[in-house]
Amino acid sequence: MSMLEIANLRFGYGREKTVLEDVSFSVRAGANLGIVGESGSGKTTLLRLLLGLSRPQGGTISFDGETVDAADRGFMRRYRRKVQAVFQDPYSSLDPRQKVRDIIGEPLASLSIPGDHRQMVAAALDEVGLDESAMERLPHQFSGGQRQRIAIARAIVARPKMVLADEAVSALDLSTRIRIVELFKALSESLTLVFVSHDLGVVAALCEEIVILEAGRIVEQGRTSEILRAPAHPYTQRLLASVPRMPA
Ligand SMILES: Nc1ncnc2c1ncn2[C@@H]1O[C@H](COP(=O)(O)OP(=O)(O)OP(=O)(O)O)[C@@H](O)[C@H]1O
Repeated sequence: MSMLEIANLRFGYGREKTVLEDVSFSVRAGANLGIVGESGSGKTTLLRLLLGLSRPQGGTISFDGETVDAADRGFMRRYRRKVQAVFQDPYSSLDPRQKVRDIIGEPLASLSIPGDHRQMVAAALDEVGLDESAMERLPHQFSGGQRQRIAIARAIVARPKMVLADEAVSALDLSTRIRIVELFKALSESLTLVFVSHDLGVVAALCEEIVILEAGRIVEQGRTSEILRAPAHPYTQRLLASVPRMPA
């Protein structure tokens, strides 16, 4: 069954500029779906719509059979509990004045989730490979990769059904990137992952299904293995040719 259904989505900034046109795809519960496209193809815009941060000008987004409606506060509250996000920049996405314990615990507090928050934060830290002692420290005391682990811990602490990641490894150096991709892979065993990136190599390593976005339109979608074996669209062929070496 599809967890997320996107049908005929249209969005533009102002009248002139259409950024997404007739975008349709679905994400099965438990799947990893990658959305790949070059800079400016509309990936971040699409993710903002999926998060309910902007409203589509046409088409629909539904999650577990309910329409995602940014104006419906009751729905958005329930939705935030089920869907969390990780963004690109591990430096600006964490409040520098807050201790890691409060950063990771924020969704628990703002969603009034019952239970022992400290224990839940400790469990999330453990899952992302950080020591419990990280709790009392500030973000600047961590490396870029560790900060992204903190951002991931914040995304999973409230046990969402789905995590949306926007270029979540793009700012990291190669070896750190590989380790964070491995972390996403391990976590995706127990949740649905939508992973947005310009990097087809990273997405191919992580996602069994891919949507290829060119200038706001889907040019190809399907199983990653099949698309890599026989890319049908010239844009996909170009993206594939630009991947230096595909991961095994
Ligand atoms: N707030 C905005 N106002 C006007 N145009 C915008 C705005 N945000 C994005 N755009 C335009 O919409 C198009 C899609 O941008 P978007 O950020 O969604 O693409 P992207 O694929 O995520 O690219 P990148 O990886 O470079 O962020 C671009 O042409 C961009 O210039």
